[in-house]
Amino acid sequence: MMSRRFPEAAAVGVGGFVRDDTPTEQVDRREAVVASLAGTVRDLVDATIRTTLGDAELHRIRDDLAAVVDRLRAGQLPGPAGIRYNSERRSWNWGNAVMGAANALAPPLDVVHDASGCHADVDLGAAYEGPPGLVHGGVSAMLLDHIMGETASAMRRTTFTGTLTTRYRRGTPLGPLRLEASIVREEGRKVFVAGSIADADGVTVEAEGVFIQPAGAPAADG
Ligand SMILES: CCCCCCCCCCCC(=O)SCCNC(=O)CCNC(=O)[C@H](O)C(C)(C)COP(=O)(O)OP(=O)(O)OC[C@H]1O[C@@H](n2cnc3c(N)ncnc32)[C@H](O)[C@@H]1OP(=O)(O)O
Repeated sequence: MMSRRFPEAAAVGVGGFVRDDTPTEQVDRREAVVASLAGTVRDLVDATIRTTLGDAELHRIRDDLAAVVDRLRAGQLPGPAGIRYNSERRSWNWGNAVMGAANALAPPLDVVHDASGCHADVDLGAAYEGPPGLVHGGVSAMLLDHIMGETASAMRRTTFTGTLTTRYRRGTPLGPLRLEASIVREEGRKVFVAGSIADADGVTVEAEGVFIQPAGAPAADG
């Protein structure tokens, strides 16, 4: 298993905000390829959870997959993907835990910025289960953290989660869900955000968060 700390990555600036002058059209093309791969890996995760095949067949499949991992390992970044951006203001963070195009652990979330904040539709399958048939509470908090953080940052300033409070009003069923977030007020470097998760019958989780522009970070970069 690869180390979870990446000193060699820090040494070459990988894993942070990385200026990368790959042309947008090439980034888009590559993004489609990694998203397609991640989609298949996501299917693999679901298929693994729900398989009823016998032990011997699972051992064979494990060996096949280990060979695939070896092929992917033939060309790797020295650390996490970080956030990359080019001179055309195209940014991409393909490893992000919630919306990373290359990350099969990400649901993924397609966040839409609208006049009042952000919203996203997501369809959570077996990999996100906590209580039987219901979304794991930590997954709900993670999704809210992301959409609320993106709302606070409005894609033009850096904000970090300071405090996130969640109220689980009832179980959130696996399946199609709607996430929403909006800015409630701002005080200096603090941005107060409200968020929610809803199914077809209404809100299941509501959240309040304080997102903070770190000291020294520009208030807005346009
Ligand atoms: C492609 C692009 C995608 C871009 C879109 C990406 C969206 C990603 C969304 C995911 C967001 C995350 O998960 S972020 C990852 C999780 N969060 C973190 O790791 C944050 C770790 N904590 C920190 O780095 C720091 O503690 C900060 C930045 C939160 C605060 O540090 P600081 O800047 O030194 O703050 P400080 O001067 O002490 O305080 C400033 C003001 O904030 C208040 N304050 C300080 N800490 C907190 C706190 N935890 N909760 C509430 N309030 C706080 C203080 O009382 C003060 O209020 P007053 O006296 O001024 O009234």
